Amino acid sequence: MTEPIKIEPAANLTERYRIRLEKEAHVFAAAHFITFAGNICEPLHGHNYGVAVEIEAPLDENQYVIDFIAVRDELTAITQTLDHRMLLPTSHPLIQVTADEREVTARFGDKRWVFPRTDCVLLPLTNTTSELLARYIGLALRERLAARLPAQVVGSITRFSVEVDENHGQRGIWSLAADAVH
Ligand SMILES: Nc1nc2c(c(=O)[nH]1)N=C([C@H](O)[C@H](O)COP(=O)(O)OP(=O)(O)OP(=O)(O)O)CN2
Repeated sequence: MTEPIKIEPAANLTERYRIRLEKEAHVFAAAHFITFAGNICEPLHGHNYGVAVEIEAPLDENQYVIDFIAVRDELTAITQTLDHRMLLPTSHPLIQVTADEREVTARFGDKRWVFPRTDCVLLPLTNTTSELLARYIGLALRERLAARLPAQVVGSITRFSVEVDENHGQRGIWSLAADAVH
């Protein structure tokens, strides 16, 4: 008779679990422009942004890191708010964004863009880079998961990371790890 396979890890190694969601449902199409190299402002353009999330935590009583369904649904709620919208940064040092009930105006030097209010999402960011969009989505997702799930679920997360892909493999990644997570 063959011996059962030994499935214990080596004593000097630490086991960790994580989940990853990268789904078509979390692709959102949005317009933006960023500045770079000090004062160069891109022309307005759009991306089909793809969002991926990874969460690391010990397994719970279900042998889950965290329920896929909760992460999927809360992330969908966030990406839907960004889909088919103009993304504008409200903390950019050089792009001034002003809004009333009907319209949003963005100004950079002598350039001016005016959009219907309902077409825009105003984001508290200094630039709408993939990196900062990943951070915005990550913090919003963590807050939504904390409101939905028992406190110990979000409290036991040891690493939380969000990737925002703006062009087929060109992505900004944000993560919160270990001591900073709690
Ligand atoms: N680290 C980062 N670098 C750049 C970012 C960013 O968010 N983080 N963003 C940009 C621009 O948004 C730029 O639009 C992306 O460049 P590009 O790949 O050229 O985008 P296009 O959609 O125009 O793709 P094409 O393949 O050129 O059609 C730059 N850098």
